[in-house]
Amino acid sequence: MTTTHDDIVLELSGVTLHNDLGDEELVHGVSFSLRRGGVIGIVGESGSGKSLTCRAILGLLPQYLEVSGGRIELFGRDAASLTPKEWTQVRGTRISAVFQDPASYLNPSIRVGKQVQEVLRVKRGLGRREAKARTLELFDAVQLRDPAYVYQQYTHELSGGMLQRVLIASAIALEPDILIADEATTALDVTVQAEILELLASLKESTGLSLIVVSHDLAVVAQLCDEVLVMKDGSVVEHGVTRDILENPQHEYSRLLISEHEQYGLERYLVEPIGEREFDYV
Ligand SMILES: Nc1ncnc2c1ncn2[C@@H]1O[C@H](COP(=O)(O)OP(=O)(O)OP(=O)(O)O)[C@@H](O)[C@H]1O
Repeated sequence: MTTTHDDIVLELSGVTLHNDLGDEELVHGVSFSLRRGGVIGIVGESGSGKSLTCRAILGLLPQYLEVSGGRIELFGRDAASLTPKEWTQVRGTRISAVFQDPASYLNPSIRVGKQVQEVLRVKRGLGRREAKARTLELFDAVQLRDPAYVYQQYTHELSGGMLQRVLIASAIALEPDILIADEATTALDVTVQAEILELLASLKESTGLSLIVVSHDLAVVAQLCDEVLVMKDGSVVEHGVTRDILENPQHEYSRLLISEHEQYGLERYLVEPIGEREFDYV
C-alpha cells in the first residue's frame, strides 16, 4: 500500500524536549509518522521519554518543559502554531488519550454515564436525551455488558477493566482521529489487558482510528502495532516494522526486551495477527 501525505495524521521530526528548570534535554530527537488507521507502538523502560513524547503530541507539557527542537505536525499543521484555544478544540475532538489509572480521570461522585454524557453535551452540543442515547451506544461499542446498568454506576462500583472501558468510551465519544493509549493496560491483569487490547484493535478496524500504544511491555506493543519505536534514556534506539524488530532486533536494548519475554513466547505474535487469535496466554 502506498502512503500519500494526506494519509499522515501525525508527524514528528527530530523532536527534542527540554526541561528549563533543570536545564537538561530529556528527549533527544524523536521522529515518526502515523498514518490514518495506523498503529505505532512506543516501548521502553520507565523514564525513557515515552510519556513526555505523548504529552508533547497532546500539547500537555508542563510549562517548564518545552519542545526545544524539531517539529510536531498534527493533521498537516505545525503544532507549535496552535493557540491554547485551538489546542482545546483539537484535544478530544481530533486527538484523545487514555492513561494508566482510569479512576483518577473520573469523578467519584458523579455517575459514570453522566460524565460521558456531559462530554457530548458540552463539546457536541447534544441534548440530554440524545447524549444519553449516544453514551449507551458508546458503552456498547466498548463492550460494557448492560450499558444502561453501568451508566448509573459510580467509579467505586466498577472494576479496573470496566473503568478503562468507560474512559475509552469517553475518549472516542467525539470521534477523534488519533487515540493515544499510554500504559492503558498496565494496571490490569493479563486477561483483562488482552480484552482491552482486542477492543482497541476492533475500534481501529471499525472507526479507522490511528493509535499510539505506549507500554514498557513489548508483548503489548507487539500484539497491536504495525511499527515500533524502542526508546531508551530519551532516545529512539530502534524504529521499524514490529515483525522485523521482533525477528531481527538491531539494538542490544531491543534484544534485551525480547529476551525478557522469551518465557511468554513472544514469537506467537509473529504468526497470528490480532483479531485472528484467541487470547489464551494467561
Ligand atoms: N514533569 C517533569 N519534570 C521534569 N522531568 C520530568 C518530568 N516528567 C518526566 N521527566 C523526566 O523525563 C524523563 C522521561 O520521562 P517519561 O515520563 O517520559 O518516561 P516514560 O518512559 O514515560 O516512563 P514511565 O513508563 O515511568 O512513565 C525522565 O528522566 C523523567 O524523570
